[in-house]
Amino acid sequence: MTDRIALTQVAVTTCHGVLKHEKVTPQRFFVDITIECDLSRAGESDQLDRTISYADVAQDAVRIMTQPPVDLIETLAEQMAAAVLARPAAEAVEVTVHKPDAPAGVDFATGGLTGPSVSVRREQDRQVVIALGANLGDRLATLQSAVRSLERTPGLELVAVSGLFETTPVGGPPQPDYYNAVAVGRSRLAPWTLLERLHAIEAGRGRTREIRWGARTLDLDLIQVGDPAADTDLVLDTDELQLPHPRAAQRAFVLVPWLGADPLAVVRTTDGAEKVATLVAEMDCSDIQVGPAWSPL
Ligand SMILES: Nc1ncnc2c1ncn2[C@@H]1O[C@H](COP(=O)(O)OP(=O)(O)OP(=O)(O)O)[C@@H](O)[C@H]1O
Ligand SMILES: Nc1nc2c(c(=O)[nH]1)N=C(CO)CN2
Repeated sequence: MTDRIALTQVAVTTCHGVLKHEKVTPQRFFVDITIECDLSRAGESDQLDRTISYADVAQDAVRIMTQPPVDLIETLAEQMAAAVLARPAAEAVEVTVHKPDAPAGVDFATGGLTGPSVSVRREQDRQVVIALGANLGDRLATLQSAVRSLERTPGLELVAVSGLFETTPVGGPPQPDYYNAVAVGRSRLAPWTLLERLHAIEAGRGRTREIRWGARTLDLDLIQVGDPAADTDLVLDTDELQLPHPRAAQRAFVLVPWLGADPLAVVRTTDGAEKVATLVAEMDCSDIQVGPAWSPL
């Protein structure tokens, strides 16, 4: 991603350092933060919630810089990088902490920002869970080519894909049975960017939307982004994207394949984080049959 938001030389006078006197004597620090994220949606819509507010990032930086003294500027840089990557839109971040007046037993040139600094670059790396479904056309061929398209998506790496399951349609008008599967991967992409990629793959397989829960050549749903077991999953509620997928935890056609792809999977429900294995053990799975063998990866 080449779009960037940059904050240059956020100035904070505070106490950090290995030496005893640095912990009680304030000195100057300067912080540079460069965030890689897709700015096209913000540029097109002029809406702040489509980007990352530089003011929020600057406030986070000052809060972290003014915490009780730590020894290392590396610690501060790492914490600021983590705070940026906790924001859904951030794909990667570079943080530099300058300590121009550091006591190093030497003189640094005057003028400009001289003296020691550390820089760290960290990339977003969230777990993503994608549900696949098809009940029109050549279901197996469509799902196979959809997995290939997911594999070729820059910024998304598939880790496991479940077996195929043949499932009875849930909701909607009478329609043919589905093949369902679930792919588990890792991604640096913002969730909205991922959803756009899924919609593009669906469109490429002739997906149309006329009737709610109607038959479809291909359905790709974003089930979860991040890990509820570590409380790092994204919880979003907008018209275009809700996370976790609001109906996933009640759907055997999602949970059974998901468990196949990741036996330790955890899903966020209204009652908190739950093991998918526990939910599957408690639900009626009689409409879910093992489908034909495939090796999608
Ligand atoms: N987590 C999500 N994954 C996929 N689409 C979502 C999600 N949250 C919201 N949406 C929105 O839902 C809209 C309808 O999606 P879609 O046509 O795939 O629904 P569906 O698969 O028929 O039903 P369901 O949402 O119950 O699975 C999409 O245009 C999309 O913007
Ligand atoms: N068996 C089955 N039923 C469904 C499915 C699906 O993928 N499989 N998808 C739906 C909307 O996403 C609605 N109902």
